[in-house]
Amino acid sequence: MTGYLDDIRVDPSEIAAQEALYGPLTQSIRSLIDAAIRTEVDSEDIAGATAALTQVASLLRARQIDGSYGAQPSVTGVQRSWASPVIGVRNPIAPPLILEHEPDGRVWARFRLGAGYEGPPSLVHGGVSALILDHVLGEAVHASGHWGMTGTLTLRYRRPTPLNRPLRADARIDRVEGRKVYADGSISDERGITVEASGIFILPTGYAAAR
Ligand SMILES: CCCCCCCCCCCCCC(=O)SCCNC(=O)CCNC(=O)[C@H](O)C(C)(C)COP(=O)(O)OP(=O)(O)OC[C@H]1O[C@@H](n2cnc3c(N)ncnc32)[C@H](O)[C@@H]1OP(=O)(O)O
Repeated sequence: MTGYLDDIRVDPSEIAAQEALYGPLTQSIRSLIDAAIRTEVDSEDIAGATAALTQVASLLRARQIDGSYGAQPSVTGVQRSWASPVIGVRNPIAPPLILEHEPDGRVWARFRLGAGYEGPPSLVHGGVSALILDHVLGEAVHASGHWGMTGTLTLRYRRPTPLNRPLRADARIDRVEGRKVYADGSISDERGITVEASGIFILPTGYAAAR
């Protein structure tokens, strides 16, 4: 939870400028991950690419923050979870999901998962589905005005989830009981639900509710 309580207030126009700067970098690395998995170039080119990438990493490491990114707030208080492995603007591991919020509290996203998310051949890794559902259910909890850590996440894998096909994630909260918020959700492909999830998100002892 590093950074959650940091008081780093950044102006929205500065945030847009940062997004325009870091977004393409992240997208390039995302494409690189896919290329690294699928390339069949010869060993000389692999050695050349390795050397070039070592150089790029040291260029980026010339100046960096200590520790992890956290959830840095803007002046409006909007949190930037840019390092999130699900939605992160600065995380190439993130597919990324672009989340839509409905007025009734439902949260959903359309996305597609490629070679970097493979479990069984040509299918999505079950842990990746869990990661996505944990996040999307957590967003529904947050959108409802609550905040909590995932206490329990239960998944039912109904059908294999395909790679390289259009997918959709959905979540909503079911009920609130004291510090516990119950949420449900799913991942679907064109034929219907592939994974169902239900979660209990708990405001930890000693923490104030989000709003
Ligand atoms: C800043 C925001 C940024 C914006 C981003 C928004 C979207 C983010 C989306 C990100 C999404 C990703 C999110 C992540 O990745 S969160 C990371 C993964 N989760 C964790 O690491 C959680 C680790 N565990 C804990 O911190 C504590 O154990 C928690 C906080 C869960 C409870 O510790 P606490 O000491 O507070 O609890 P208590 O003992 O007083 O019990 C309280 C009540 O809860 C019941 N209970 C207890 N444990 C469990 C359990 N495991 N399942 C079900 N129920 C449980 C218990 O019976 C009792 O019920 P009752 O007797 O009252 O009925």
